[in-house]
Amino acid sequence: METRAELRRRIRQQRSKLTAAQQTEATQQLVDLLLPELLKRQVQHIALYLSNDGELNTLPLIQALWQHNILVALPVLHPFSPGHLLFLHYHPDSPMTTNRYGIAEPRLDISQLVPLHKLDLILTPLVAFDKQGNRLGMGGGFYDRTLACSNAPAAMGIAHECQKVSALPVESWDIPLPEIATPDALYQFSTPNLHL
Ligand SMILES: Nc1nc2c(c(=O)[nH]1)N(C=O)[C@@H](CNc1ccc(C(=O)N[C@@H](CCC(=O)O)C(=O)O)cc1)CN2
Ligand SMILES: Nc1ncnc2c1ncn2[C@@H]1O[C@H](COP(=O)(O)OP(=O)(O)OP(=O)(O)O)[C@@H](O)[C@H]1O
Repeated sequence: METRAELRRRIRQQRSKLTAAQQTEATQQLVDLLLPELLKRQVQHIALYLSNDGELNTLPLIQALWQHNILVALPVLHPFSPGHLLFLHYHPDSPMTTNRYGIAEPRLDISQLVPLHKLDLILTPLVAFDKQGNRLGMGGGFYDRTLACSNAPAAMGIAHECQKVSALPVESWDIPLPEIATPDALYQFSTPNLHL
């Protein structure tokens, strides 16, 4: 069985081989699939992320959400609580900075903070997922810590089809995702996310 580190390396490498044309098509398909679903659910406040490292491009989805007056929040690395995220309101004029992983994030401004309980849904990045909704991320534990909070909203992963594997090694702190959207499908898993 591959270790988590080996799986991360293999899937990230596979994802990085997608061509620009494949990335563009996947991005458009994701918007076509996910936007109507989010509108149907009447989400008003949603956490997304800015793509990095070959992740499916989320910008067109963000722009479509803005057009529907849906509030978008982005993760910001917590300034003094390692491993934790804050979510800040993101709008077209948000002052941005680059975090220590080279990912753009809104400049810390507490007036822009969106507390977890105000979010209707958190769309999460991931490196790999399996047929039960288990999620393997970049290894910082950021989203596991966020989703472990008692007031965390529902979560949905976003991934390319090439990030799907049959089974992931799972650790005690891993929080499975009830849903994962790819350009091809909205997977729904029966695994209850009970926060026990
Ligand atoms: N687009 C995006 N934003 C995100 C995440 C993500 O997975 N994707 N995160 C999800 O949690 C958080 C950032 N977590 C990350 C954890 C590790 C690395 C990373 O690149 N690690 C490098 C080496 C790190 C370094 O240079 O210090 C590596 O593994 O190669 C990146 C992001 C918050 N924002
Ligand atoms: N709820 C939690 N409380 C405390 N530590 C946690 C929690 N969740 C994860 N961790 C710690 O975070 C570290 C990284 O976890 P893991 O490898 O599962 O991250 P990941 O899901 O791949 O990353 P990310 O969520 O940032 O994409 C582990 O060492 C784990 O002990």
